[in-house]
Amino acid sequence: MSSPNFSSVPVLDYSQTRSEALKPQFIQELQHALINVGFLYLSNVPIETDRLVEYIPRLFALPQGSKDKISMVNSKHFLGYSKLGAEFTKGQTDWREQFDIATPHVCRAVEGRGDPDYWSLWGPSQWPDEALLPGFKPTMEKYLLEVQELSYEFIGLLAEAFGLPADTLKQFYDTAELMQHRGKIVQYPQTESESQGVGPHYDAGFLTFLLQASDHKGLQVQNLSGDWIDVPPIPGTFVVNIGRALEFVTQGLARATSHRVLSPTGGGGPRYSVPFFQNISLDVKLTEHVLNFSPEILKLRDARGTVGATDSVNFTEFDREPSGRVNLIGRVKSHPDVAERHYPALFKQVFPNGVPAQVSAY
Ligand SMILES: O=C(O)CCC(=O)C(=O)O
Ligand SMILES: [Fe+2]
Repeated sequence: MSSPNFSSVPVLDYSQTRSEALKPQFIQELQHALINVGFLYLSNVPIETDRLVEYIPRLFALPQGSKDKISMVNSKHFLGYSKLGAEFTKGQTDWREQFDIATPHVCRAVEGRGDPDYWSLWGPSQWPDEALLPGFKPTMEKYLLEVQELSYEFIGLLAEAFGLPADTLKQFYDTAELMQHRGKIVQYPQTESESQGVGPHYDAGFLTFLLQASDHKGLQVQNLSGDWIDVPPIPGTFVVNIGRALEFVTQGLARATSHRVLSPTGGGGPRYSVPFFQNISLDVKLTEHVLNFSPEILKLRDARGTVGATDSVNFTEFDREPSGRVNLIGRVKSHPDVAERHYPALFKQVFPNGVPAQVSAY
């Protein structure tokens, strides 16, 4: 194999997984991409995206009042609309506007029953008025459920790429009705000069499936020597990357890769994207699940070497708390206004001296 450093993100053909003859090649390429890059494009995924993409400019063009009506601050589940400039990464404003919309879910926590606070992290989404955007809700829900299916399928392929039975990672999820996965629809407005759409960060969970929904460069990943590499949109593909939790349980085999988005400049209008973040069970403690990898596989990780310093902010470790609690603390930090209203005790614990001037999205 060539040098493990990379100068572009590999493209894998998902249709190969449907052919006995071609699947081994896919698994081989997947193993390389997971260990050495931590990002890949997936082509030929049978999910229709055009209908959703057509809605996106219309969603952001809704009157400000109808967007504010479904503001995230209304939601204990951190779901809803965040206006431009509401988030910070590495002390700088992220110049993006977004809707957090998750797969359908009924909140598990019951008031007064002493349920863990982090059970309230998941619950129903907030939707714009149907009359203003007819058909948007069923289109987005269908999309999220299809990507959810893909994400479960993909986690089986990932296990196979590391020499484990395909169902090994099932232990990190609850039954289907207890699970919720989170999507976002994001707009990065055009700026005069190059600026931060979202600053350098790692994703937190297991897998991220990103639809680049307009024809703009801007997404970049950091390679092993710290250089920023473009991940331009390739029509008909998803971008897949690894979160910190999956990196942790795979003992560093699957790389969580530092990434960022630069705001679009020039005359091409805003950049749009739709990330899907695959969650794991709220109650799972990662340190209680030690996977057994063969020495041959671990050697591939060691050949890559440790990744040098990246520009990304550090992410909370998973060694003490259930995953839901780690996640909730992350959300409290990135959306303190939501936390102050819905989790006042935890808010005080995280911000004993009040909210700092600049909070961090990651
Ligand atoms: O918009 C994108 O292309 C990436 C966004 C991202 O990395 C994130 O929201 O975690
Ligand atoms: Fe990200």
